[in-house]
Amino acid sequence: MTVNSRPARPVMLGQNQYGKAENRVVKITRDGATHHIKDLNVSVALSGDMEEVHYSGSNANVLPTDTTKNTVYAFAKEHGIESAEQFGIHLARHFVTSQEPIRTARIRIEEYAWERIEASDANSRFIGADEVKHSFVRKGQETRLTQITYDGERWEVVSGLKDLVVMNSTNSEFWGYVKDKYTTLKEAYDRILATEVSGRWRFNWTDDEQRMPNWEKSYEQVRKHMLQAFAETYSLSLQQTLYQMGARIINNRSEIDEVRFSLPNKHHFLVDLEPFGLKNDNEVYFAADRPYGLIEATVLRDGCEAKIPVDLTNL
Ligand SMILES: O=c1[nH]c(=O)c2[nH]c(=O)[nH]c2[nH]1
Repeated sequence: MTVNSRPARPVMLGQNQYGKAENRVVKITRDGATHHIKDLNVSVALSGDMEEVHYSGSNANVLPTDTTKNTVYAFAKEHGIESAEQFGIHLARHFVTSQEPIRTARIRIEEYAWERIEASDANSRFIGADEVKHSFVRKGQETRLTQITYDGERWEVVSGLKDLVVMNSTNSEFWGYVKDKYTTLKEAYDRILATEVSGRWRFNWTDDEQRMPNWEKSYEQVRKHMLQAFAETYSLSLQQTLYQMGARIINNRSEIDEVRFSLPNKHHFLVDLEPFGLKNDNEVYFAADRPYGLIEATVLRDGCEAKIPVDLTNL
């Protein structure tokens, strides 16, 4: 087989990366009869000296994507999965430090949470616990996310979540907005505020020498502050609520410098019941799935630079 030479015409290779995407890895840790589950979807993207494989087909610098998949599974055994962030850091460090041509590793991880199934009263007496130690139900709420990027010197860890649906059934208004000849929206003084939170937060941990955050605790705390801000803000707009959610995180979590949210306004429209001779006293709503207002913003610690991409679907 002939190996193609670099094209004579000035056609240049641009950004490139490769690796195995969506490696589903489930790790069971057995602590006697009590089992623990980590359920991840890990995507590896490597970049570096990869011109030749594109120009001539020489694979001399290419660690196969199949090997990157195997590494994910082997690392689950060798290092365990303490947190998605910790696992991603191990992988990124390994690829960059073990392969000379690989300069940057980006590891993206989705984590699916499981919770223990409650034991029946009879079984609970028998096993001496309220929960079955090896039986789980998938938590139907959010998917936890992280992205680790390492270039051999500096780390960037951006974590977050998606698909977390929340609702306030009161304490939300929307009025005083611009009205032009196309405006039909009625001002609302007591409306439902609902959204499906997609959020990302960037840690200020950037190098090995600095103390690493406790990733599991950080996630739980960020989630708690974010939800409390959503619940406790008397909202005059979803924009105001978003800012409060971000500010609450920045003010309470010193390990985080930047937060970005993408919040679809899940509109709930009061149904006109008058044709049926009924009064709708803010009780019956039509939950519209589209179109939806889409409110997106970054909240930053003062003096910090925004680095999370504007479009969260790109992260
Ligand atoms: O919280 C809101 N922000 C808006 O910008 C907006 N626009 C709109 O029609 N409804 C809403 N609600």
